[in-house]
Amino acid sequence: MIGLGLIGGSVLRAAKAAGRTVWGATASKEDADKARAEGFDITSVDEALGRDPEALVVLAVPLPALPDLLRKIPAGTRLTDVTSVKGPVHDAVHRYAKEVRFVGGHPMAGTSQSGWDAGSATLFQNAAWVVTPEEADDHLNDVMELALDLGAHVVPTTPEEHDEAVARISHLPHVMAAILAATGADGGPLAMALAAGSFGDGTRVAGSRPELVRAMCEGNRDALLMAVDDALGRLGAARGSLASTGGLAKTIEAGHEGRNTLVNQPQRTKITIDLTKPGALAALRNLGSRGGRVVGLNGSTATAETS
Ligand SMILES: O=C(O)C(=O)C[C@]1(C(=O)O)C=C[C@@H](O)C=C1
Repeated sequence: MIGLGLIGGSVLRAAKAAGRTVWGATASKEDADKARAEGFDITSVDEALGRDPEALVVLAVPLPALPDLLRKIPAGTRLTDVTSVKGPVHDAVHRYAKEVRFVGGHPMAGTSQSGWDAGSATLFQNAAWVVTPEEADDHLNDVMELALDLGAHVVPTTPEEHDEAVARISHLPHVMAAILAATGADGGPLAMALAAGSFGDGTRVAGSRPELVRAMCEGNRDALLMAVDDALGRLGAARGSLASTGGLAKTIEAGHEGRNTLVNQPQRTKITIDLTKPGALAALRNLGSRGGRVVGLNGSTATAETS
């Protein structure tokens, strides 16, 4: 495990709790000391990377730190990551660490806290864990098994589809939360004294560490621009109808429908996917694109739920 912040620290704790042999490294001396004090085996980055050529290496560092780290990864290493954007990570791996075996990963879990202290062994329970495989092979199976062991279900897709989806459901919400929090705070002390559930829920993630949110959103610039344009169109339409007719029916009803789509997810049907078959990669990506997920792995047979 390289990087012991909220996500890295949670992967390390959860993997240990699942009975795996784990060790970690971090550039933060403070996080390293805390992890050691809790009994974890923490080494330098070079030692962690060199200890076992067969180990699955998980990178949990912010996007801007990846190029320098990738240059150090030995050829043949079995690698995954937990970064919240996938296209730029795949590009960086192809550029700086051509000889590694890589499956991109992204657990859809977090809190507005950061650092080792914020991590938890249960963070990934029932979470979606995206994988962006380029082949269906034993390395993909190992990465999926890690996610399943940690309590998550696996959503396979492509880097492009992942980045477009998370721009809408993660990165845009962070931008909106920032705008909402700043707009509310500009209302002055009375507005802050009256702020209740809607303001609190809508601005929760604005409490996250700004540099981490910036790295996440700016790392997905192109897809986020499209999502921002979509939201601006809706905000413009809401403003227009409020100004001209005083009504907000379309905006509110579309929002209500969107929320219902999240809450009332369709019934899922169980299927199996033989991961040794030639079309396995396409079958997995197709599953994820349609909102399905892998929920179990037995040898090279994946149990999946389609929606
Ligand atoms: O719950 C939160 O606090 C989060 O911000 C988690 C959240 C998100 O839902 O946007 C943020 C980034 C991660 O990459 C995945 C999930």
